[in-house]
Amino acid sequence: MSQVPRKPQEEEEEDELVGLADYGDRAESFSDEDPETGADEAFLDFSDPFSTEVKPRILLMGLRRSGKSSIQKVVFHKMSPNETLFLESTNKICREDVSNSSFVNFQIWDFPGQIDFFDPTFDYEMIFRGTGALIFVIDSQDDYMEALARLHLTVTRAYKVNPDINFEIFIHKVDGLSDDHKIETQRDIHQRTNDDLADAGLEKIHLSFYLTSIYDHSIFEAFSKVVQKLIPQLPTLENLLNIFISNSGIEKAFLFDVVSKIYIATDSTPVDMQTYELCCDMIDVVIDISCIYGLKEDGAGTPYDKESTAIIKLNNTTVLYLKEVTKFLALVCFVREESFERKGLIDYNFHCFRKAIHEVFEVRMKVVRSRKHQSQMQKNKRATPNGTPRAPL
Ligand SMILES: Nc1nc2c(ncn2[C@@H]2O[C@H](COP(=O)(O)OP(=O)(O)OP(=O)(O)O)[C@@H](O)[C@H]2O)c(=O)[nH]1
Repeated sequence: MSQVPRKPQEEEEEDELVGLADYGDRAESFSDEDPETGADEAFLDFSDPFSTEVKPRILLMGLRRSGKSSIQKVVFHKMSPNETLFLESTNKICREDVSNSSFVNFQIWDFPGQIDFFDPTFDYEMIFRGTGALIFVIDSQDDYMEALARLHLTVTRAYKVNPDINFEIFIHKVDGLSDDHKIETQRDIHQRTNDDLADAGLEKIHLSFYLTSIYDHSIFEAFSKVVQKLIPQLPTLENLLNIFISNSGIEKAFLFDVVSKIYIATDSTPVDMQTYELCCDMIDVVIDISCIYGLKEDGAGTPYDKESTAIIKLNNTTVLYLKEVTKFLALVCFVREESFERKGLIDYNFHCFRKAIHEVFEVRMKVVRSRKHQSQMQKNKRATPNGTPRAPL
């Protein structure tokens, strides 16, 4: 079987991305920055028009104790849901850079529930301007009237500043509700929020609703959908997956970000929750086994690398097949046993698919680099020889 040749670009790519070596809780909190603006110019240059495109910002907002920090910890820090019971209330904006894969490359801002977001000293315009998605978390086990009022205020203000924000409403903690109650709650919240927007003449604002809980995979699924909307290459990735599965006799394929278990793309066949859960479990098994038996005696190496691959045969004539795509992405496929007999074909098609994904990534990196270069040139032009900015003409 032919191997994909290792291109010099791949080495560059590995230099630029954050390593997986620190597999557990490795995200940084930027809570020691200016709590009023959250600005950290060295980290994210708001005067650079391309910086937000490179790192779209996701805001996590909602009332106190609605579950914002828990969501962030469970999805991005592998915290077990029960441990979130001991989380302390957030009293500063916590900013986290999630750049664990080339495609999932964004920031999450966790807002403390008690901050008066509409305090005149609070520069919300600056914050909304660079935001890709605003996740508003509503505690479904509590009386949600106050949350809905706050949601309306937040959405209308944010929309005025930046009409391109995706508004994502997490109806959260639904593990405590019966199936009927879940549907009724979603219908009621949907109706009330849209009525409020219509009363304000803002019916054109689109809100997306998700039923979520940290106690099952619903929070990962919802986050996957939020993130996918922020990936400009999504249609290309979906196309590649469609071509790959139809030529290989595969039932379903997901492209996963291994660390967060967010799927960044899938083919166009419908996603069912059980399939997604099985894929997540498979990633956990592979990484756990690899951590225990795959690392060197001195702990050197990473639990996920170019050689990472796994085949799990289920008792329902289905095979789960996992393969490494990039340092941070894995392909997980569902294949019928009879189709898996043509594994050579699947592997050959996989090599072509993997190569195409690397090319997509390469194009993106070139665009990002040339834009950074351009904006740097513009800044240099504007600066006087001793480095101070020129006065406006
Ligand atoms: N049943 C249930 N409880 C949850 C869920 N998510 C979070 N919780 C609980 O909700 C409580 C509050 O969670 P936090 O994450 O601290 O809430 P927060 O919105 O960050 O709160 P502030 O920092 O005060 O703004 C914790 O006890 C969590 O264990 C969920 O999906 N289901």
